[in-house]
Amino acid sequence: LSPSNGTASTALTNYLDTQYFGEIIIGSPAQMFNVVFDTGSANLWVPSQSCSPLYTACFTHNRYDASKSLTHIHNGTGFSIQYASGNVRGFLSEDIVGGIPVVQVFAEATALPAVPFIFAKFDGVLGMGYPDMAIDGITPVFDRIMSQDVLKEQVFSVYYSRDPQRIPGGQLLLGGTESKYYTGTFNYVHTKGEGKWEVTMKGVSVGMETLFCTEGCTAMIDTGSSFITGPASSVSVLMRTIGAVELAEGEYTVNCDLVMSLPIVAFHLGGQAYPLTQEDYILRFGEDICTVTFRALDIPPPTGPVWILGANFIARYYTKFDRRNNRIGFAQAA
Ligand SMILES: CC(C)(C)OC(=O)N[C@@H]1CNC[C@H](C(=O)N(Cc2cccc(Cl)c2Cl)C2CC2)C1
Repeated sequence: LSPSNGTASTALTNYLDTQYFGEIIIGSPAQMFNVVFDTGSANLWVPSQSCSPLYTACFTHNRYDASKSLTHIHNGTGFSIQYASGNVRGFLSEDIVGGIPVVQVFAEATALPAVPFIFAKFDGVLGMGYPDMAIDGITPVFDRIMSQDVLKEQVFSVYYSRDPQRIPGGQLLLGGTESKYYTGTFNYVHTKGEGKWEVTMKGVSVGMETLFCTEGCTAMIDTGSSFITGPASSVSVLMRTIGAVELAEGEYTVNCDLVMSLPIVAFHLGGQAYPLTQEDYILRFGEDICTVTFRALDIPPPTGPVWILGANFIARYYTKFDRRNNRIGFAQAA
């Protein structure tokens, strides 16, 4: 994360097209962590050395050891982040983060729910959301970097590869866009102006018909989510339309032989349609398991109802998050 010509690039690892994460360092001497750069949240947290090893998810991940960092500053304020599946609890600390000498307030997690974090190949989360979303009113990492005036543009761009074998599995670029990761031009959509990476979506179409969100709805562009989620009422109809069957709670599969005949599903944002083909929304696990990467998820008000466009959308559309103009740009990913 050290800017050179006004931009700073971080290579990302692609784990099974469902987890994209990059390395950051915290403290002196450097302690390395793999983090998801998550536009759906705005805090930085990593597992703590003082997390009891009884928490399997702590035991199996890198842990920050304050006692080993010369630049550690004690804070101790409580911290808790409520995920859908459980909350991460801990306390705040301060230390140098990334190659940039930026002192950052972050959370050391001392309680990490096994579900979902035992499935995580990454250690923690670096929120790339707006300050309004930050728990405990902590200034997010990207805001601290912007206030240093080292970036050419007050934007960051995200490339997620669609092939787990491809190196790098993705890229986070602070300060600009990487021309080799997209083709054509950017189409922009303004954020809803509530301090979130959210836009107004104008419809969701299957084949030629706009079936959902016909009166307009909200879509969150979330680099930290693996899939695309929508209100259960809409997703269940969408699944029936494409002939998918519900396997587990909110999870759907299709017969792999039918994949080629599946319709295009398009998301209408800012007057532009963003189609996904079956290649973009089917994950093949082995020969005969084809899971659909749309999930039913009802998020209660005031946050919801909301569609979440996650990694498999971003893998198809190179995304530029523009804080200067409060807009999101999409281009065809290379
Ligand atoms: C309201 C607030 C708490 C800020 O909401 C959020 O933080 N909302 C976050 C929005 N982005 C996705 C985050 C999430 O679901 N995970 C878990 C996860 C995702 C994919 C794969 C795995 Cl293995 C895991 Cl563990 C964090 C890792 C990013 C929640």
